[in-house]
Amino acid sequence: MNIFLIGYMGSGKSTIGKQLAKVLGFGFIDLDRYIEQQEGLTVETIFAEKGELYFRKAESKHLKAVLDLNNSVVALGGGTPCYGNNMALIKACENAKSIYLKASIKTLAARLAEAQSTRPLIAHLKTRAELEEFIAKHLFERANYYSLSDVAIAVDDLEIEQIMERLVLKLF
Ligand SMILES: Nc1ncnc2c1ncn2[C@@H]1O[C@H](COP(=O)(O)OP(=O)(O)OP(=O)(O)O)[C@@H](O)[C@H]1O
Ligand SMILES: O=C(O)C1=C[C@@H](O)[C@@H](O)[C@H](O)C1
Ligand SMILES: [Mg+2]
Repeated sequence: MNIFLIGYMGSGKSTIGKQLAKVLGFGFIDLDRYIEQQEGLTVETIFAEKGELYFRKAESKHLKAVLDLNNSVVALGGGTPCYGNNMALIKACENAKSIYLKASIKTLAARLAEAQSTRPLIAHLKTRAELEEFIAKHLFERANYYSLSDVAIAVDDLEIEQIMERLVLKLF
């Protein structure tokens, strides 16, 4: 079985993914880190030097490789489900579950404000109001893709442990 974690930047995919893999005894892959290994460049550098279109094409290509894994938890990138036929490929995987970690604009903005500089899509935003406006518009565009996931968990105000408990209940 494979588990794919879906959600906006800052929703907790990497954090929850690592813990879930440990609990299930599965391997853990972070698609952003996998892309960096395969491309030999950080996501930040790919955006800066090669552009977003190059990144999106690379993301689709490397997604295909991780879809073939077994007994893995995969934290996808925040935009992965929203480009090309990525979400259709994710949904077509046998023995796989996709999980949407659903967080509010306020929660996401509070978390992302701490680490804006390393996230290329939001690094240029100056104020909290600009960050919230950007996230709100982006979520409006992306929510329909995220919502195609098999399972959704509302993560606002939940500790990592509580999210894990809910996840395991929904999965098995
Ligand atoms: N349930 C939670 N409660 C409090 N803080 C959390 C929770 N989940 C994640 N965080 C914190 O929010 C930040 C973002 O989490 P994380 O990096 O796991 O998100 P992500 O979805 O992988 O983001 P990205 O798409 O940018 O890689 C981290 O600092 C993490 O510690
Ligand atoms: O939401 C997005 O489009 C992104 C999220 C990150 O995980 C990275 O994949 C990259 O910074 C783009
Ligand atoms: Mg992550």
